[in-house]
Amino acid sequence: MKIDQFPEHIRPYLVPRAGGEYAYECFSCGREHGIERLLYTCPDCGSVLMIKDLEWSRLKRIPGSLWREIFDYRSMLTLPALRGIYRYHELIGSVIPPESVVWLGEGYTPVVAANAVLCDWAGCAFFFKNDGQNPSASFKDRGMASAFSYLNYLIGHRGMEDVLAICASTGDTSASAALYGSYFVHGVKSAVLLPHGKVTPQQLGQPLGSGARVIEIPGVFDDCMKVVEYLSEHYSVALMNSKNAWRILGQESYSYEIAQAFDYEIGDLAVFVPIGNAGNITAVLQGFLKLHDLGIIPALPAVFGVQSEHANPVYLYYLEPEREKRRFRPVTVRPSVAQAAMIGNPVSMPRVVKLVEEYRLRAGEDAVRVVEVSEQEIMDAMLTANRNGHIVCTQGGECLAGCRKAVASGMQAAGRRAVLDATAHALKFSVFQDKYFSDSFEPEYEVVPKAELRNAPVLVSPPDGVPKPVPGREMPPEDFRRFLAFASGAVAELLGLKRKQ
Ligand SMILES: Cc1ncc(COP(=O)(O)O)c(C=O)c1O
Repeated sequence: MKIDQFPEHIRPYLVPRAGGEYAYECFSCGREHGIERLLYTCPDCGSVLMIKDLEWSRLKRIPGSLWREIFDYRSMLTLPALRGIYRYHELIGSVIPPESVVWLGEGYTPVVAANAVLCDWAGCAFFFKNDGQNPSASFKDRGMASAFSYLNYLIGHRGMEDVLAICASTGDTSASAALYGSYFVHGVKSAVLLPHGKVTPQQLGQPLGSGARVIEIPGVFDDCMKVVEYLSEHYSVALMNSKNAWRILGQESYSYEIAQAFDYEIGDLAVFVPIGNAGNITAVLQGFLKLHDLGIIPALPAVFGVQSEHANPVYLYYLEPEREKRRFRPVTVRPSVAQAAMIGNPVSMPRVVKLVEEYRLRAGEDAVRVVEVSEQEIMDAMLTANRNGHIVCTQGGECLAGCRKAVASGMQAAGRRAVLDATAHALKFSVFQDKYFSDSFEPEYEVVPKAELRNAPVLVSPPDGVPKPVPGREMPPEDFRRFLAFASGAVAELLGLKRKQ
């Protein structure tokens, strides 16, 4: 649609303009720092940072109803910069001009209703929002789009020299960073650090395919994270983990899209998010808070974080009901099928603590909860979802298991609808399905496959005397006729097919 076809009152707002005043804000000491350089921690107190819009009050002068119209009408424009997360340009760093936006097709992932069987199983009506349908097959692309767009802006407008984008990863951050890094013709190269043997073969193949330098380190994600943190403090690199506050801004789009998908009436929803390094739940909470503050949504949805028993530091922290008595303690993780969230010392914990407090202040104590699920529950939930038309990964399974538990325990009212974050594509984690189907989980995983969820291919093998097709070799017609008679008979018998009359 052309601009002059839109209602007159909307036209001045349709195409975003670069501008605004932003600062890094420290959530611990409250100090602010300029954004003209990359900063990951507060120079004064060392805590993690967020990006603050210093002209927020200017956005608040626009009524919520007009914001809703702006976002809805923007979906009809064909500008590449507005097709993805930058539809919400003013909320995720309008200092980045549209021409600096790097868009690889991220965002606008489908919200898919669960069928009646699955809703029954979970105990409530729910939807999966399939972030596995992003370009590198996980939600990380949302944050990479904003962090790389910011780098692009620094290169194009602030004279930044060539930069090495670096990250630690449980598999999905590296896939995403490598993909976005590879899109740059010049100026950016990427390197990723992975815990050796702790990412799936599919995830390892992604940064290799994108041409990034892939470096494996012994230990788990938390060890890799320490190394990249050291590197980012002492060497000239751009850290692309969610410790980089620009990543958080882009990931807030998940909340904005949920609001828009439900016509901004989301006060009756519960949103379930898996927690690892806690960047995602930080962004989801911050996103809903911003929408609420601008009057775009009249009420806040409930947010549930979900963790595995094998990597549960955030769950343990909130187990203590009294705020003053809570003490954060990192945990030593154990092998988990939700391997992408297998993190014992989440970098974003200070952000989570602050945002949960604010969220609860606005929407009540029950508005944010953290639930814990077993490895068995995660696998059973993922496979049950996949059996009912969804392509969720183990972390998506973790959300479904968490939702079912929240309903069963009364934390989530059965009448309340839920949106579950299916954070990555199921195919990235097919090794866990293979282990389940072949009953080959190592004992530490504590997963016992259920017969009704297992599956295996059946080989139809012609007996001696019946010819077999050989790839690349033509079969004589009579041989093929005999093979066809045998194979179709065997398949019909296996499937219990009835002959047509
Ligand atoms: C597929 C997937 N789900 C969930 C998470 C957890 O997200 P976060 O680390 O932001 O808490 C990650 C990454 O860590 C992931 O890759």
